[in-house]
Order: sequence, then C-alpha cells, then structure tokens
Amino acid sequence: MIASATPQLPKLNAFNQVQRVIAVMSGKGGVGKSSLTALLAVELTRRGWKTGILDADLTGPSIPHFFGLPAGGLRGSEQGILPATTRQGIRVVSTNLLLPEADQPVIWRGALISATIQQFWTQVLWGKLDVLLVDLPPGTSDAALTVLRTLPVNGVVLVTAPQGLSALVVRKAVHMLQTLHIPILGVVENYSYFRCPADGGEYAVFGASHAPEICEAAGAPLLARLPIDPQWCERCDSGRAEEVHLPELSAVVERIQQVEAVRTPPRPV
Ligand SMILES: Nc1ncnc2c1ncn2[C@@H]1O[C@H](COP(=O)(O)OP(=O)(O)OP(=O)(O)O)[C@@H](O)[C@H]1O
Repeated sequence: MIASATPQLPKLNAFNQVQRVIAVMSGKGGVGKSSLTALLAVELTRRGWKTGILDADLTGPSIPHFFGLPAGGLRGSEQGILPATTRQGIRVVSTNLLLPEADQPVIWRGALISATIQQFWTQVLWGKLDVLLVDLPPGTSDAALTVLRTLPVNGVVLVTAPQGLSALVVRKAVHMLQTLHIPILGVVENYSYFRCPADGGEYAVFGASHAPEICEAAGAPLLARLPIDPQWCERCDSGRAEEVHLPELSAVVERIQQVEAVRTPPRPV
C-alpha cells in the first residue's frame, strides 16, 4: 500500500547538473547495500565518471566510514552545502558528516528525515555529476519512499542475499518500485558463495540462491553474484573502500553507464 498524492519534485540547486540518479535498494538490512554503493562509486570513478553519493540512510549512515571521511566534514557556503570529497574525488553527503562525533545517534522523526533528504538534493552543491548514487535505507520505509517520490530516480539496483527471507523482503521492494513506475536496472546477489583459499572451490554458505525468482518478479537481469570476502570487508571497514577491486561489478557498472542522461519528470502514483 502506498499513499497516493501526486509527488512534487523539489528543484535542484541552480549550480548543479546531475545527469543520472541511481538508487541502491535492498529489502532487508545488512545485505551489503551500502558497501555496494561505495564500491560502485569507486568503480565508476575509476572509469572517469564524476560520481556523488547521497547517503539517504539517515539513521544508519555508513558511507563516510567506508571512505574514512571524518564526522563534521560538511561545509557551508552562500550557494549551499559543500559535499565532503574522498581521495578519488567522490562527493559524499551523509548525516554522519553533519555530526560532531561519528557515534552520535540520529534520533529523528519521519518528517525531519524526509525534509533532510530533500535538502540533500536541493541545497547541496553537487556540481556537475555523471551519476549520483543514492544509498537507500533498507526496506520500504518512509525514507525510501521520500527518495523514490521526490528525487528524479532514473533506475534502481536491487541488492539481495541468498537467504529465503531476504528474497521475500526484496520482492516487497520490487512491488513498491513497480507501483511507482521506477525502472529496475538489475539485481545483485551478495554473500552468494565463499571461495575456499585451500581448494579454490565455491561454497554456498547461505544456501541455494533465490536470485532467479527475484529477477523474474522484477523483470530485470542478475547483474552480479558477489562472494563473501573478508578482505573487502576489512578494507571497507577501515575506510579504504577505494583500494577494493571487484571485477564482479563490471556488468552493474556498465548497466548504470547505459542509463540515458535525462532527468525524469514527476511520476504519478
Ligand atoms: N560480500 C561481503 N563479504 C564480506 N563482508 C561484507 C560483504 N558485503 C558486505 N560486507 C560487510 O558487511 C557489513 C554490512 O554491510 P553494509 O553496511 O554494506 O550492509 P547494508 O545492507 O548497507 O546494511 P544496512 O541495512 O544497515 O544499511 C559491512 O561491514 C561490510 O563491509
């Protein structure tokens, strides 16, 4: 069930030119959505794309952590809010960059969360971007709905894990996106297998994949199956996401690069 008022797209700061807005969404929490957002930004930047990340997971932000960006890293100017910038030049906006300490909680009600997400779109000086990736909070919550209805999202990458419960919840996200008429670019399955360093074999630690049924429901291809990788985890968790190389992400990156550089008009619900 989705409330039905015609969405009004808020105007983007006049200094900005954002060519594409791509949201990364999961049904369930903890499936690796934020890491994937960070690593997609890293890979797109390596390919020469000007990339930004809007961390819309306002109460559980993790993007600055993956890039080693300190709390309090956002600056203001007369024209708007200046994003923090990673070593590679990825522009990042997140509530954790507003806080004096990274471990302070954000205890906000829905209305403030929605207003902040809109400000991150309208009042940030994103400048010229080939793509703005939006890390959505898990599930089909108010905050996710705010992003999908008030930002001109051109497409969504869906992240899931092999477990049946994850598949069930991600199908709810599929239905939400279909109701909102937002294109699903493809599905990424994380934690798909563990490659044993001793024998090179692939082990499905979390059981058989449910990705085919999600892809069928979404009408979208499976773009990547990502292994459980302690090295990747260690690098992201120590602020060194830019040192990770994941060739498995190629098809996802290419799919994003195929999205036409046009802003979508407000869509009826
Ligand atoms: N394939 C993987 N192998 C090893 N560790 C991983 C993998 N994917 C993600 N992780 C680690 O799991 C943790 C949770 O990942 P992440 O924060 O990206 O999940 P999320 O879906 O965004 O969570 P949330 O629902 O809280 O927003 C992080 O420490 C991340 O580095």
